[in-house]
Amino acid sequence: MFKERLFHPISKISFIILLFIAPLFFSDSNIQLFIFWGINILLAQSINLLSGFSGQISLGHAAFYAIGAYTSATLMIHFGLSIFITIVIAAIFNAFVGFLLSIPARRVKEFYLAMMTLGFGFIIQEIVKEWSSVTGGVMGLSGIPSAKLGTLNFFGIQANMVMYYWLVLVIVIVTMWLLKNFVQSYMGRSFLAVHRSELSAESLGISPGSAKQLAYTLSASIAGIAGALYASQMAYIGSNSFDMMQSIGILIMGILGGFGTLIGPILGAAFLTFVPNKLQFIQDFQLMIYSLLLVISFLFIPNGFAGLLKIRTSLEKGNRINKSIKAIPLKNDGKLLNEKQSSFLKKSFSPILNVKEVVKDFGGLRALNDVTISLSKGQILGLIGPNGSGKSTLVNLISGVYPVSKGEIHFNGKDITNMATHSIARYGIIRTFQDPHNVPTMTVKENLLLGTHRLFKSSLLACTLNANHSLREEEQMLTRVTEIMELCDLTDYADELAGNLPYGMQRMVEVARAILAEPQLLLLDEPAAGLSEGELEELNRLIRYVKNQGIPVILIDHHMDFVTGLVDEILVLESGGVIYSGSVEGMQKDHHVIRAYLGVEHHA
Ligand SMILES: Nc1ncnc2c1ncn2[C@@H]1O[C@H](COP(=O)(O)OP(=O)(O)OP(=O)(O)O)[C@@H](O)[C@H]1O
Repeated sequence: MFKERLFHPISKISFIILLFIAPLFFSDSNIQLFIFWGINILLAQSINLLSGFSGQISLGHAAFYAIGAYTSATLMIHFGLSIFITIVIAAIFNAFVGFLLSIPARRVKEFYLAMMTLGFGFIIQEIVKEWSSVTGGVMGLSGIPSAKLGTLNFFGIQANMVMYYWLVLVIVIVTMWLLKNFVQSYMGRSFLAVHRSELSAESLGISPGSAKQLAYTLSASIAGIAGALYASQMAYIGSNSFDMMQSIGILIMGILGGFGTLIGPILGAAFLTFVPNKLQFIQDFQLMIYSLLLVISFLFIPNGFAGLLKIRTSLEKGNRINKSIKAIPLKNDGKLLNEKQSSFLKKSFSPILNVKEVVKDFGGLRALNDVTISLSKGQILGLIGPNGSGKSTLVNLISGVYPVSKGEIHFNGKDITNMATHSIARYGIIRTFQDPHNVPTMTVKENLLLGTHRLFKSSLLACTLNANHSLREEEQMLTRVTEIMELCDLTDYADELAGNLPYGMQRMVEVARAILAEPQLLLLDEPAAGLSEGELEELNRLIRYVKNQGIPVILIDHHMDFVTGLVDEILVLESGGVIYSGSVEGMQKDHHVIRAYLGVEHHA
């Protein structure tokens, strides 16, 4: 109740008005403190987008801060440019540097990424020290136009501290608004999906490399703006302002506040701005206290202040859409299948998938040997066989998770052999996994929206500015999500975190998510494993629904009654080779199959 009141639009507007009028009653030192809070919010949001949302560690984030500061300062000092222009240039230039860094960064992970970003931080610091003709070297750069000294102009008017505070406040509010729009769009959701499981994200058509590149670019740009504001606030910058300690401080603001939320970094920034200011001794033991803070927050508040206060950032625009564009009629009626999909289904029933003499070796082990299959539209192919016979390997080859050792795979007339998983998913081959691969920290509704990722067309600009057509697109997808939640009896769990659901329901969410991706071929890897009788019936209904839409399915399962009741044809593997291919009736009489598989316990 309290939280609802706190986040009510009227409370938010009142708070913003208060922030605008507050400096009129503050002393200069307090105004300065609030300016630093604003700058720190930008820094904390910058690392939050990169590490909290997209999961990319950054140990040298102060480097982006430095580049923004020096870019703006040199442009102001040497070219006399207005701060309004230098902020924009710093943001664009930093975005470019972030993009360049993302090229090697997209290839490395975890420890190596941490080392790379650390190295980047040190390189920039060295450049700042050595390139004295531009940066002033160890002496630093002074004489930066500043409101503090009365040397800063806003459109010809001498800016005072209050005016500078207002500038920072407006930038923070606009950045927060843009960030909120972004994280609640399909692009923002893709960041979190890549963070939690790259494989799962890829299977829905999300390119982890592109998501990381975008995260670096946007994050660097925000840090660049913070740097530009800092340079002008201080009137002087030196290499020590952007050292390792600063990078750690930025990281702490994000972690302590709560990564992956938008409110958390604001709280983290407040903590690191106001507390050291009140407790001067902190300055003397900064490194020790920062390290202690990191340990405490990892041990006792892993989700930061936001987690403590149970604050979560929604990753969809449901509320906003209901309010703002309800009256606008949809072009599409929101049905699960769109026109493109329907016309695809009307085409002739020639094979859509051709797997030709495929071989897969894992070192000395041949997991698949000369497997050939073809599948037509509207057909369900059952894939069965003993444990370790190669069923999942075949699905992994078709979906691009593993490269083939020999052979070819064609889909819809295109050679997709050894293509990247996300490219294959974009062609419409969507899969589920043996263990559900939902994003546990996203709600059911958000996970299902993730399924529609490959259908979104809105640009980055449209998403961040909440353009009308982008809101309409989101609404269209939400309508589909609502429809499938009803179909799968998930409506009551729409706002539950997927990770909190019972296992069977998590499976249903994953299958529903795959269907929402409007597959042209659906690969289901043991979807019935661990389901109760009731859930099995529901899954059966869902797969029949898919079949009725004409979508071809490859279904792996050990639950024989379930499989034989659904499939048109069946393929039996043993030790990587096909031992039977044909009708269910034929298989039940086939001695080889009886001996190799049906004779043994086959229920999951
Ligand atoms: N990444 C891998 N590296 C090495 N060997 C692998 C790998 N993936 C699968 N294998 C091996 O390939 C063979 C086929 O495995 P696969 O998982 O495809 O069997 P399966 O029929 O799906 O079994 P199950 O029914 O238990 O899921 C097994 O011997 C397995 O150990």
